[in-house]
Amino acid sequence: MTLEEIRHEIDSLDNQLLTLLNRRMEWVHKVGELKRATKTVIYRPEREKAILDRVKSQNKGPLTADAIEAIYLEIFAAARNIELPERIAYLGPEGSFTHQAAESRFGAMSEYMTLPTIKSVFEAVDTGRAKFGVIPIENNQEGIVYETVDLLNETGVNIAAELKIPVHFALATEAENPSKIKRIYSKDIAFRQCRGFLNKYFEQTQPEEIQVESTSKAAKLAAEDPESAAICSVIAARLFSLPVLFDNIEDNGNNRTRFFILAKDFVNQPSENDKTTLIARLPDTDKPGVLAGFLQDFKRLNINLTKIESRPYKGSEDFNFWFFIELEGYFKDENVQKVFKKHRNYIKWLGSYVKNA
Ligand SMILES: C=C(O[C@@H]1C=C(C(=O)O)C=C[C@H]1O)C(=O)O
Repeated sequence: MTLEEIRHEIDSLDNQLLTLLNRRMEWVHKVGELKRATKTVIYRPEREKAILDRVKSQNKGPLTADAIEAIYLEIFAAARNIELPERIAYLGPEGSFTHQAAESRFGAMSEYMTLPTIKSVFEAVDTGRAKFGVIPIENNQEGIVYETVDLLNETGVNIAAELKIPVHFALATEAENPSKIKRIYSKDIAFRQCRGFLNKYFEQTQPEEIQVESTSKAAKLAAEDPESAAICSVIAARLFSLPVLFDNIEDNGNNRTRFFILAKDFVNQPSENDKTTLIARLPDTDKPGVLAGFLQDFKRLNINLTKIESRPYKGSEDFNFWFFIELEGYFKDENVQKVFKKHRNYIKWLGSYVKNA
């Protein structure tokens, strides 16, 4: 076959794809009308997850599962934007891992708002300036983000979905080799997580380590200073056209961060595989057995608790705590309802959402 002929085949397939995509959008539009009539939310993470799982299992290649996921996430984002344009706020700056997380879920089509603090993302969602907010909740090497937990307690927003993304760091620099690097910019946590690499490559030269607020800022600074380097994400390096000298320099290759997608008044439909997040403000936690008794109720009803974190009441004189709790199940499951009913005055439900691996 000639190049011309092959390209003709591709063009003809593109025409078919376009027709099919538009036909898909027409059906999506009908779903949108139904949702408007019943005043229900547009974004259905559990439905999108089910579609992804189904098409991946149907796939016979050569497209990889990751490629299919990337393509479908863009299709979903385009579909939702037809139903209703939506704005997504995320913890910036541009090129941050949260930005990466937001784009991985909402695609390149959506309108984004870059905000400087976790609190400002909560506020944007709470006041309706953004439909969704993306913020980190925990890192599997560093633990929970307390600021997020505290704001979930204080603010009236829900958790619509969770997602987890791998966190890889790169050493990006204009310098030709490590010996020319006199300064390294990064965030405290990134320095900590790349200590083994730094010891190995910079034992002799001992460059100065300069802490900045974000790894994107580090990339920006390193792009302006050829005797320096940044520890940052590949995305941030790309954003500032900074060459990557070494990739995946973190000591632990299993480094992952979990994010929440926040929304106002958001209730998911149940899926087969849900998690529920709540806050428990138990009374009299200074008395013996109060917390143990509460936890016992979950055990008795065969509910698997996956997380419990205690947080102090701000401004309180005593050492009393409230709890951030996660469990397996949907909030309307019979057993979960029993616990919710029994402790209704002490529990604040934050969301039930499809569990993501
Ligand atoms: C079309 C729907 O709405 C949205 C778009 C989806 C899609 O493009 O398939 C899936 C789930 C929702 O986020 C739906 O709920 O079915």
